[in-house]
Parts: sequence; C-alpha cells; structure tokens
Amino acid sequence: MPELITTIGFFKERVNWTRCRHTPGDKLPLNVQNRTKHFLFKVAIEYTRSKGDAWEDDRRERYYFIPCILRDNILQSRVLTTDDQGYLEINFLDCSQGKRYHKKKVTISGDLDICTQIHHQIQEILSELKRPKRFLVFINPNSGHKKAGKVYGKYVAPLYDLCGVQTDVIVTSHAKHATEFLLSCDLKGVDGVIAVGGDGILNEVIMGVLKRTQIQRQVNYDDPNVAMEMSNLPVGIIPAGSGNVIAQYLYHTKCPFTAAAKILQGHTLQSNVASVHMDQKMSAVSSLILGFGLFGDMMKECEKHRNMGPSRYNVIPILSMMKRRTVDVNLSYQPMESNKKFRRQASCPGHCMQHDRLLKRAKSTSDILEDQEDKHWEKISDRVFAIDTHPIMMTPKDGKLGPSFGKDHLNVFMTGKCGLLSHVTQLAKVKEWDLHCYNTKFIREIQTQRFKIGISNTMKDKDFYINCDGEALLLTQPSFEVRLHRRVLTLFGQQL
Ligand SMILES: Nc1ncnc2c1ncn2[C@@H]1O[C@H](COP(=O)(O)OP(=O)(O)OP(=O)(O)O)[C@@H](O)[C@H]1O
Repeated sequence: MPELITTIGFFKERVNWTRCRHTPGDKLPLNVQNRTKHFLFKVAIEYTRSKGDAWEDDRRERYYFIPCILRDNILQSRVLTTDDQGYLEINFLDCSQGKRYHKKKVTISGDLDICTQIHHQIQEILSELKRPKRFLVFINPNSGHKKAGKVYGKYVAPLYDLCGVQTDVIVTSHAKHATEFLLSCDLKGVDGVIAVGGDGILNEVIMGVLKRTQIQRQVNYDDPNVAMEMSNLPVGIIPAGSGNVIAQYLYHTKCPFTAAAKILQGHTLQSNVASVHMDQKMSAVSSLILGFGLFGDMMKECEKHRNMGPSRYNVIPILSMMKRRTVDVNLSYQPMESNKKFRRQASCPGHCMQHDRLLKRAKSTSDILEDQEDKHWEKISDRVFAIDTHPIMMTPKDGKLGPSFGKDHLNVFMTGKCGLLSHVTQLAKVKEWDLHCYNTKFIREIQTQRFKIGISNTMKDKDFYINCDGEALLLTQPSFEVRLHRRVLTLFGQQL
C-alpha cells in the first residue's frame, strides 16, 4: 500500500485546489457531491501524491491542499482492502498546471463499505460520461523522429489500459495504408479512429473515413458539384510527427499524453474539409492547409529532404523562398455574399477605404467581375507567388489569429508580385499568427466555397504542386478545383 496521510477534506468551491483540515480520529463521512460539473469530496481522506511533497511527513494539526477532481477528469477507481480497512484509489487527470494534463492518484482510506459506495458512484459517473470504449489506431512509423510507436507505448497505451479502453493497433507499412484499410475494414463497435504521427497520417485517416461514408451513402465524391455527407465516426490525433499543427489546434498543446486523455474524454467538434478535384476525380482532401504555388514547391522540397527529420522545416523553407517563382493563373470562384457587397460598394459614389482599394485593383489587374455565361462564377487573372486557404479558418482570438472550426466559407489568399523582403516579413507574421498578417497590398483575399485554378498556357509544361496538409500533391493537369464541405468531419477535441 502507498504511504498514507490522514486528513479531512472539505471541497466546496469550484477550484482545483482547496483547503482542508486535519482532524484525527474523525469518522469518515460519506458525501460525494457529483451531480454538478465538479466531483466534490467531503470525506475524510488519506492522501498521497504521485510525486513526493514537503508535507508528507507532517501528519497532524495542519492544513493541506488537496486537488478537487473535476467530474470530467476522473479516469478510474478501484477498491483495495486490508482486514477491516478499505482503500479507494482514484486515478484522475490534473490540469492545474497550464494546458497539459498529468495523471495523478489519490487514495482514500476508511470504512470498506463507504469506499465501495464511493467507488460505485464513480463508476456511475464514468458510465454517464459515455466515453469511447474502443479505438482503431494507426501508427505511422515514418512520422517525425520515427518514434510514433514509442510515443504510443509510453503515453497512450498505459492510459487506455488503465481505463479499460480496447484498442486495435495497426502500424502502417506504406503511404496510404490507413486510407485503404479504412475503406474495407469492419468498424463495428469502434468509437473512434486515432492517427499516431503527423498531419499527413491524420489526413490519410480522414480521407479513409470520409470516403467510406460517401460510398456507404452512395455520394459521388469525385464530382465537385456534389456535397459530401458528414462522417460521425470521430477522428483523433496523437502528435508524433514534425509539425503536429492540428493536434495543437484541437488539444491546445502538442503533448501526446494530453491528446490521448482528451480523446478519451470524448469531446468532439465538427470540422470542414476542402476537396481537391483533378482529372474528374477527388485527388485529395485537406482539413488544415491547402497551398498552391510557393507552398506546394516548399512542401515538395521538404519531402525530398525527409531524412533531415523535423529540422527540414527550419531550413528548406528559406531555400524555397530564395527560389520562389511566379505563376500566371486564372482563378474562378463563386463569391460569398460579402464579396458581392464589396463589389456593390465599389460601384456606389461614396468614398470608403474598400472603394479606393477596389478601384486601384480594377486599374492594375485584369479582373473580370462577372462571367456572362455563368453569373455565379467570377474570374481573376493574375501573376502570383501563392494561393492558399485554410479549411480550419484562422480568426481573431486574444489579439492573435486562432483556429475556428466549421466556418461557412474559405478565405483564399492570393499573394501577388512583391519584393523578397516584404514577402519574408509577411510570412514571418503568418508564422506568429499576427492579426494583420494578410493585411498587405500584395495579398488579395477572397471569400468563397468553391474555386478553380488554371495555369496559363505558357507554363503548362512545368511541374506544379499543391501542399495538402503538409503533403506535396503533383498537378496532373493544368487546372484543379477546390470545394468546401462544411462540418463533414468529426474530430476529437474542443474549440478554444
Ligand atoms: N509505413 C509508412 N512508410 C512510409 N510512409 C508512410 C508510412 N505510413 C504513412 N506514411 C506516409 O508518411 C507521410 C508523412 O507522415 P506524417 O505526416 O505522419 O509525418 P510528418 O510528415 O513527420 O509530420 P507532419 O505532417 O506533422 O509534418 C504521410 O504522407 C504518409 O502517407
């Protein structure tokens, strides 16, 4: 048995830590108030911390601080006995130190019946929480530092074992293995799919889950005119890759234990994806970033240097910037209402900043604002370095840009001609998620749910790439189409 300290705990406030008084010899009262957001103890407890603590030796007549366990943070409990004495061990998630979770254990000692009663109440709470019980897990041994398997073994498997969660683990043997597997496997009884690795393996899982849903519901996902249906099988990511951007968005940290715990807690949100269509096929889906031009080239270079590990992302982008090239593109898009309003404002006689900006743009580019044949598409021809969009939109939050899931449109950013220094400065601001990072004269912003990009005839013999969630996708024809599918993807995680 662990060493125990006898205290009486009074937990009345909605705080993580609260004051409790030691009263030796008091009979253990049972009062577990668990019906609200917090799991509150009002019991005499004997308490140990998993890490040593200064007050461990001091057993009498003083105040102690004991964690109050949030209902959502209970992991597991069990009753232990020695003669007439009962011990109740509760494992829980401590989130008192920032955004990361830590596993902690509290041991309550006292009358066996009372311990058993509390244990049953905890089991009741756990069943009310309706947490996932079984996961299908894909580990990409090639991700990041090639340690995804170790990460899973160290941080995830022990937690799920402790909580009695069943896992079917597949270590991928080749690229696209996860997608292929998900299209044909039996998912009966599976409450969620977990990718262990980077954004690339997550993308493969998402592709598999979404395609499977469309096939089951007879939706022709290859046709960009057709909206995809929602997949309600949640997908989670244990960060073990190089970038781990989506994990940061969903769990607010790149800590694999925290990600595993948050997936276990079972909170989900609906997210968007953008489909990429070429050659009458859906070539890819993006749930994070879609970048044509500079970011496509950059990702192609990064892939060539995969042997450098995650440090490739520090070096290769600089080299790619030095070699940046422009592309002559024809972009067609279906404008959102806000774009139409923007156009109306420009045609009115009043003076405003938007008015001025649009007039300048009309003079300097060959915008064709209204396609007579199909009035729902507008066209722009321009020479650009990059065209990017983010299915998880970045919106203002606490003085920076932060992720927003499930928005009703895509913001498409076209980076036009600009000096190298200005471009580098702007990208540095994007990296910092500065509020004004796209607010510069060489970037044009369009709001749309669908757009097409065509490369001008003079450049058709060159290779171009799309950065799709960190993977480089080669253009197999000189044009492609992108369509937003709103809230079709269920992800484990929470909006900040
Ligand atoms: N067994 C495998 N062998 C080789 N490649 C694989 C295997 N399993 C998956 N892949 C591919 O590895 C690529 C990269 O994986 P992943 O994104 O997980 O790691 P990463 O690139 O290091 O991380 P990040 O995307 O966060 O930068 C994916 O495109 C995936 O197709």
